[in-house]
Amino acid sequence: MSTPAAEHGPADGIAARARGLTKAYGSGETTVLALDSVDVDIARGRFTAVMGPSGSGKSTLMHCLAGLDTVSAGQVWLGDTEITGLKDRELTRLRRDRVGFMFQSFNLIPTLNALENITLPMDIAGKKPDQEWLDRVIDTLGLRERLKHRPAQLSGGQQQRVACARALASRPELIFADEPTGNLDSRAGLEVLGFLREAVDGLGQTVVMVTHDPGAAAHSDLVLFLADGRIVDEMPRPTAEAVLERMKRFDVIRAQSDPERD
Ligand SMILES: Nc1ncnc2c1ncn2[C@@H]1O[C@H](COP(=O)(O)OP(=O)(O)OP(=O)(O)O)[C@@H](O)[C@H]1O
Repeated sequence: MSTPAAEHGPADGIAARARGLTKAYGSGETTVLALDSVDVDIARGRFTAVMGPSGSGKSTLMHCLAGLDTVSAGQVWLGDTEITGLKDRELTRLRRDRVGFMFQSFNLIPTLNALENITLPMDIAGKKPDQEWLDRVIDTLGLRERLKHRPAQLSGGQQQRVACARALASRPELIFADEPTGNLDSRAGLEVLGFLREAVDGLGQTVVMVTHDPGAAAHSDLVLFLADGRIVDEMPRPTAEAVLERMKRFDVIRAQSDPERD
């Protein structure tokens, strides 16, 4: 006999799952359907990239999967916890304990040094870091010599590495990265992508990354393509060239549906 969790919840190896995930903004005539009944499984221990034209719903999908935003309809699970329907307080705790975030702006606290920034979320939660894990993260990211530096004393790439370490420090079940290379030059961007890759391959973490950059997506195991709030395609073992070709097809469809557009 199958349990309700087995029927509806995620199977082993699934870090997050959505079924019929729908998100509408606004109401009446001004309603925007940002996500239109999305079904998705995020594989545990893999690096998943989310791509699609501007406005296709990438950030909304990430926010709904991470419990940062409410859904209009459908269900979302993190591991085997259904997060849709959780109260704000429970969601906050779940995010704090089980999810790591990396944003385009690093969101580091200028008055704290690198180590203090890395452990801040755990300090706030009153949790002691697992020192062995923290050491591994710091060494993997090459931050050992920079721990006493404040953000202003670090390069953009180093700051993003600190943000990456902060996301990894509590060994979250899932890391969400929203354009983590968006503000970096290509060399620093490549470095951060290498570290995210290493977080998956070397440390067994699960990463979901929203990006506009086919080169960045090529570091992932699987690219999900969104268009008009739906997952319309996916590409395992992507290359930058193949992703670029796929993205061009969106531009062609757009140009055909809106010939006036530049
Ligand atoms: N808070 C909001 N209020 C109203 N509409 C919103 C809001 N957030 C997003 N939208 C709309 O929802 C749709 C999806 O937005 P979303 O930010 O998820 O797209 P995206 O693919 O991440 O875009 P981009 O690549 O430009 O960042 C867009 O049409 C957007 O205008």
